[in-house]
Amino acid sequence: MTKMLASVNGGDEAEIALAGGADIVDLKDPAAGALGAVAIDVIRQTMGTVAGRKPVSAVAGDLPMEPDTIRAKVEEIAATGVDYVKIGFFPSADAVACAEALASLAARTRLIGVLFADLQPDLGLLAVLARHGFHGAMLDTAKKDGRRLLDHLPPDQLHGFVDECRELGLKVGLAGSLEAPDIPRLLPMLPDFLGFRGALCDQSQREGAIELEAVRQIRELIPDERPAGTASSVDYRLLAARGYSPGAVDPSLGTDKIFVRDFVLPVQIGAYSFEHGHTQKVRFDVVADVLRVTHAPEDMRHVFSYDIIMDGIRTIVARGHVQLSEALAEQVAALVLEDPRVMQVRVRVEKLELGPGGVGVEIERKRASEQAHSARHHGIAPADSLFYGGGQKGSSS
Ligand SMILES: O=C[C@H](O)COP(=O)(O)O
Repeated sequence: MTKMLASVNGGDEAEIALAGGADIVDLKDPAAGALGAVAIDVIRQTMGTVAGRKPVSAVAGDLPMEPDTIRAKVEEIAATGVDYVKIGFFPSADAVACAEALASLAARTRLIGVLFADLQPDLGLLAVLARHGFHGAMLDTAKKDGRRLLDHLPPDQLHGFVDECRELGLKVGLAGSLEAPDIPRLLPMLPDFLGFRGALCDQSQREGAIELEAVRQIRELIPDERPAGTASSVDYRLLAARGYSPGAVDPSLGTDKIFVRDFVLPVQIGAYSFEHGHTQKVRFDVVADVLRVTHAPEDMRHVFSYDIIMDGIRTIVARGHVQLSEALAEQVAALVLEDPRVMQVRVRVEKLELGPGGVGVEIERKRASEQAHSARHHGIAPADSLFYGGGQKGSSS
């Protein structure tokens, strides 16, 4: 289950984070940079306040990449007894040496290496962190200028980061000015935690105070447990990630059409030899008939995010050359129909550089009737994902 990490500046904010449902209390001074460290006595005081109710992490600060400097700071923080120490790895020729210098500490304190999506992170460092016993790694953003994690790296690269951490046995977190609409886009990648500060503050001003209602709203978008008595075969992470609220769906609510129109991407596609080795502009039009879950949609829990459709198309396209427009359309349709609330989908794939106008294919695919009945009346359906999380990953033809 993906956990919610809330960055706080001390004990008072830690109480707000706990009251709002945060899973990890992360000590950080937002006024001192992306990984601003709080004072040691603030760590100790906050540990006393939290009193073991939830794990506490603390960041080491925006330190120069000097092995001795970093080791001394991490040792000082580790001595407070925090559960995790987060260390920023800024681009540097000495990054590997810094990881090596922390190896002996990693044996007794859970270390999280933080890479920065907006600083061209060297993902080769992940294997080094794993080799030296780090507990986990995360992607954050160094510049808190309002641009979000997904503004710096596309979904398929974030998915690749999560997958690589998993393969290396590292716990993995994602952060970086994340906002509510980012959550259903990131949850399907199955990170171990998502980190927040700005979204927990009034007007998303990360240097302001965190607010209980803002913490609660983020919490409600990250399922922290399966509803009691529900079938364990349903992965509510994925359902919730797509705005699906477990429990019976009122079939009288009917469906809405969620669409992505004129979505043009450079795509490696085509059966002719002249179409290989380069991309061509392809336009995607998708219309999904989605079961409504409420008369009054209020937040991301109640909607099927069109971002999911665009992220999925980007992920499919990023996997490499596709021979046929028909195959590409089928993959997109299968991805959209993964969501149990989608009853049918129409997908149009159009090459824009081959003909006088466009050439391509339009398909319409429906959910199997028994599944459709179940989703309409019982709101539960297998959520094996071809593209995210469980199940076999989809493959482009
Ligand atoms: O680790 C979590 C970070 O503190 C997130 O902070 P942010 O949401 O302001 O980027």
